[in-house]
Amino acid sequence: MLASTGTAVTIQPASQTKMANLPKRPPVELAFRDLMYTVSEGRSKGPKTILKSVSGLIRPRELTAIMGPSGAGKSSLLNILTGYKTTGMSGSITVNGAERNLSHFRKQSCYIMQDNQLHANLTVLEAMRLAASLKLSKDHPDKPGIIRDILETLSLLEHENTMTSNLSGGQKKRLSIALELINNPPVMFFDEPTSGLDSSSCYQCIKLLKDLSRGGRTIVCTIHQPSARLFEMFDQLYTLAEGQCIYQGNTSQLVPWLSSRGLECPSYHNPASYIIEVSCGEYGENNVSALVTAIGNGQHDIREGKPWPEVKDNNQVAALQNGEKNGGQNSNFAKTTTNYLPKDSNLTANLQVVVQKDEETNGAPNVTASLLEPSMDSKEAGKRYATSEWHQFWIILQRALLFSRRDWTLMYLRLFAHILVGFLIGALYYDIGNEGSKVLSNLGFLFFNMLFLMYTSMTVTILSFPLEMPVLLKENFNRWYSLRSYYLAITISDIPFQVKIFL
Ligand SMILES: Nc1ncnc2c1ncn2[C@@H]1O[C@H](COP(=O)(O)OP(=O)(O)OP(=O)(O)O)[C@@H](O)[C@H]1O
Repeated sequence: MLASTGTAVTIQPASQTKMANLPKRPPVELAFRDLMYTVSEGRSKGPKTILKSVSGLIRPRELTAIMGPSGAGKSSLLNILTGYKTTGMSGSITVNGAERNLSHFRKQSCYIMQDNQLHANLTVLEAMRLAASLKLSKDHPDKPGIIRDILETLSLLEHENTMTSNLSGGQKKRLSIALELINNPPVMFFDEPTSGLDSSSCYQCIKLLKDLSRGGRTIVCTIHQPSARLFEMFDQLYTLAEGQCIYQGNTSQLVPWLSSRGLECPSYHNPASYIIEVSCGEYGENNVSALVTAIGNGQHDIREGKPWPEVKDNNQVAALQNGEKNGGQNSNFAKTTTNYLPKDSNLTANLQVVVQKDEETNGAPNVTASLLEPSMDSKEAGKRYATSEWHQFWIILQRALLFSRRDWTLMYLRLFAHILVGFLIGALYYDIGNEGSKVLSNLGFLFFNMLFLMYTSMTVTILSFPLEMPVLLKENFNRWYSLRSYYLAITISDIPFQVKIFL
């Protein structure tokens, strides 16, 4: 639950009895304003604008869905919000009112991609232990407690000894979430979390995300077209059409809001399907532009019908936060972040929608608390990773050696190739060593040997790297370890085999 002591707020586990061991984090409010995203399609076609000056606000303690028809720009928006894409974009992104510091933000957030990027050769428990070794500081007192809590909460405890490759789709998704939950990031992004799941697993997955949001986290996910049952589980809906925002507000207010714009959602029709149909122009070509104008391209939220607060620079935020620490009620900052000045006062009237503020979400969490706990401020906030690179290297090396032990296919192939080529070379260059007339053959022999050894030692990397690439990208992006540690560990993990071959 979101606990507030004075003005300081920390993220607590969703239930006091569950995940009580997780590190505590303050909540995060994410706002973006006038976001443009442009990609180049070659010299002949010129640039293509994918996101057209969209704005929005994503609050903590809410489960936010980014919806829209295919090609509307959902993944692009998510990639920009996570920091996965940084080139070709303009506009501002703020975290708790201050300009986003991408390095800090990436430590506070995690991005769970559509395909569950998991190592197949590990059991659930091993995967969790490895994640805990990399994502929590080396001297963390209760790693086993954290792992047990998370596995229990996500109903994975009974599968702790199952290989990840044998898990069902829903279990894989839960494991992906469990791995990222270890350091309790206050912001979690999901790209199509329900893709490939049956309706029951979809429900469980969204229910889990909702529970996580109730723990104070900011949960954002893209979703194609949820069923009506899933749709109403989301707190906040952000809808894109042709790279622009056509709706931002509570899911429960979507139908009345559309109705106020002359778009009547038929009875017994899924509102999620209806807004997609509207986005695709099925009820008139001009609806999209009318909705974009009405919602200010995301500058308004139909709950408040007001524009977002001004962006503050980091010094202002620090000064206000110091005020809070010094016993002040941090009233200025709190006021500026919650009392939005109405720019278009007619908007609320035009909506003709009764804005029903959810009791739960209305408990306006104080987002002015320091981005990291005081204990982490100086020491850990500056650090890129939770552990030292030497420690990361050691853990990845152990993991790579474990993979080699478990998957002998490549090793057997290499062994077989070495023996076969050894016989061939032996037959070809037999007894050439002591003959002065066969200098060229000796040279050829040495050259061929070198070539073969170099090529075979590279083969493992060439064959296995593309398979590992998606997992590496995810783990590196979510700040588990540095590329340097990974590369060094993978290179060194091959040395025992090379030594064996030489012997
Ligand atoms: N690097 C790129 N180069 C050219 N076009 C791109 C690039 N990235 C995205 N696009 C285009 O931008 C548009 C939005 O893409 P995006 O993947 O964000 O859509 P989406 O809403 O997530 O779609 P879907 O639901 O089908 O995944 C698409 O038309 C896509 O082709």
